[in-house]
Amino acid sequence: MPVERIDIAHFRNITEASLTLAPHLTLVVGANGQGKTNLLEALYVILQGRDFRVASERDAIQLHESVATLTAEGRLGDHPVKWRHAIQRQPLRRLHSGPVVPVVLFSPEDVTLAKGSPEVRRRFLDLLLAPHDPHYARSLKAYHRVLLQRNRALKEAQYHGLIDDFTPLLIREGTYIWRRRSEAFQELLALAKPLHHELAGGEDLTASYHFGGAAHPVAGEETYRAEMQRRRPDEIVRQVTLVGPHRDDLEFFLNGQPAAGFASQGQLRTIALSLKLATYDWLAKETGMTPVVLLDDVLSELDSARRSRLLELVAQPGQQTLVTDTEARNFEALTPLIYHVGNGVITPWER
Ligand SMILES: Nc1ncnc2c1ncn2[C@@H]1O[C@H](COP(=O)(O)OP(=O)(O)OP(=O)(O)O)[C@@H](O)[C@H]1O
Repeated sequence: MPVERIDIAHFRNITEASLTLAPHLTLVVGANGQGKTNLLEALYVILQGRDFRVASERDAIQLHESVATLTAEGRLGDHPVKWRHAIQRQPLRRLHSGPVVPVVLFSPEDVTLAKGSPEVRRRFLDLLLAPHDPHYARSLKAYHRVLLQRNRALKEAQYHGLIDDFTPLLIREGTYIWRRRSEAFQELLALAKPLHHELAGGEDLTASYHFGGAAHPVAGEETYRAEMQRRRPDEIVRQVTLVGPHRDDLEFFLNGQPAAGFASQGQLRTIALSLKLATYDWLAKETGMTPVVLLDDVLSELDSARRSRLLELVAQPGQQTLVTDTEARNFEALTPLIYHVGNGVITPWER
């Protein structure tokens, strides 16, 4: 079991908390807006070394405070482990130590995966890949830095001479990002398809990966470069880089029909659930570790077939899971360890 204990100080609305986590299932109950997701986020940050929720890490520091700290202790295999994560407001700094442990998070926002903005889908893949592939994390950072510089050069005529100086580096990093994303996505899809078939009563889930801004299929560096050259005149007019992974997108189809256009909320939720379940298997294989599962308020949104699929996953031996819910009844029988969150204060729940 990875995490045995977590200590939180000035993270979001949690001023101070020290809690023991169960080896299997820990339940966190509380009304809306009390800090359940904040606790789950703290655990995510400890295990992944980064946040899934914030535009700026500063947002996670408690209002009027200058530093947020998270520490945790636990065990990976036979080895005791410690984590520490600190975020400082001014100047913004983040310090992290401790091993990266795979996490699968199920949250109500997952419904936006198949229909929301393309950024949501790119982020889904980035959050899957970056924590476990340092090369990917570095490429992503380098890519966005070069992209910013190239876009600046496109905006100001006096720097137009520099545009093509940035292109080779952009293509090099971009190729790695695209390769990893598209391979991982094909593997995920192969895992998600049968899950979706089962959960959705035989419906067929397919998907395509679109290379950002390309009119022709991109198969590697050569075709990527050719697409960039083709859009080059447009870039001068539009003053922005038009081709590359910063514009990648995924498109989902149910029985051949584009899901974004016609799928119901329930169908969109099933696509997301199948993908997230697939992520669990993919991460387990990729990292050789059992992912920690975080279920944020999702049970009430699922019907009984989908709910039991999720509970099956949670019931696996050695599976550490943290669940949030507005009431205890869904999980009460499954765990002796229940916390209550009220206005950021976490206390043992009185049965
Ligand atoms: N940096 C911060 N400092 C202080 N409070 C914050 C900070 N960020 C968020 N909050 C507060 O945290 C609360 C939201 O907590 P959280 O998202 O964990 O709710 P929740 O219990 O999961 O609710 P729901 O069931 O509605 O999802 C809000 O009251 C918000 O104002």
